Amino acid sequence: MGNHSPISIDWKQSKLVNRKQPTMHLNCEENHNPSKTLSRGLWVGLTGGIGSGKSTVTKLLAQYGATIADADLIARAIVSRPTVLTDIAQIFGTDVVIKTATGKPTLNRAKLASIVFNDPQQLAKLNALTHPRIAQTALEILKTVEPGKVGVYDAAILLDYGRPTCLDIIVVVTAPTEVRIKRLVETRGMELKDAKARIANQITDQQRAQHADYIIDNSSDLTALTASVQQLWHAIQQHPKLQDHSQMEPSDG
Ligand SMILES: CC(C)(COP(=O)(O)OP(=O)(O)OC[C@H]1O[C@@H](n2cnc3c(N)ncnc32)[C@H](O)[C@@H]1O)[C@@H](O)C(=O)NCCC(=O)NCCS
Ligand SMILES: Nc1ncnc2c1ncn2[C@@H]1O[C@H](COP(=O)(O)OP(=O)(O)OP(=O)(O)O)[C@@H](O)[C@H]1O
Repeated sequence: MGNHSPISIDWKQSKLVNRKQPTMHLNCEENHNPSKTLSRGLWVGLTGGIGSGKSTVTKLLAQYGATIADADLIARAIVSRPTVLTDIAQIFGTDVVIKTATGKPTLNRAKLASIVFNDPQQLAKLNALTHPRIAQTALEILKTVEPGKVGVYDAAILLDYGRPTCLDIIVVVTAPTEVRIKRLVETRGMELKDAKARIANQITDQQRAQHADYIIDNSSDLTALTASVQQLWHAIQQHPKLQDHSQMEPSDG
């Protein structure tokens, strides 16, 4: 795990901001009012490409007592809303919405994935529909975190359109592309071409690292990852917002 000083970005030069996209950003008014940011918990953004190990890290951080806002889970809830399903059917065709055995409309996720991850314009349309809603829900969850406690926003594409202003710390989980693909194919049963298509629609580890306060190298095994997360947790405790507060160690099991 490396500890990186914040890097100043020349936004005018950055390719990231030139990618006009709806925002996953948690842009907070209270950031302009320092007394308000002190009266909330410590907000950590956790990101990394698909298959890098974010969910695994998130589970470990939850054991230390962090509150988790998981963008994938939030997105699942959003696309199950009837109004959003109606919008999705209108944009991508009625065959992306199917009926369950009980007759309830539901998203054909594989069908929609095959459309959006093979056509950036279609992906942009899905992002426009989902991302502002994901950001809103994530913010609501983070706002429940008490002062002295840690909230983690886990999102694969957290940094793809620039660094969110709201977050106190950015953690990037990395692993070589071939390792990520192997894990996705072998442990998650993803097809090789689908894993590659998703990676092609995300920024690179190098681009993510530009915004990172901490980098977790997850190229080794789960024992090494667990040790890195322990180090990360202790490093996070040094943040000024937490210095006056004690944090619970993870419970056994
Ligand atoms: C397209 C959908 C239906 C595919 O569902 P599926 O069950 O196959 O994948 P799942 O949602 O579990 O996502 C798995 C991973 O795919 C990658 N991914 C998902 N959405 C995106 C996206 N818009 N851009 C780039 N990568 C993405 C992420 O690494 C994510 O962790 C679904 O991913 C979706 O609704 N995406 C839009 C909402 C979104 O942006 N979610 C990700 C927030 S980080
Ligand atoms: N160090 C590791 N060694 C072996 N397998 C691992 C390791 N880290 C994670 N995995 C496995 O690799 C797969 C991908 O990990 P994980 O689900 O945590 O990735 P992710 O970054 O959350 O992916 P996504 O972007 O899809 O949410 C999982 O099956 C996980 O159990």
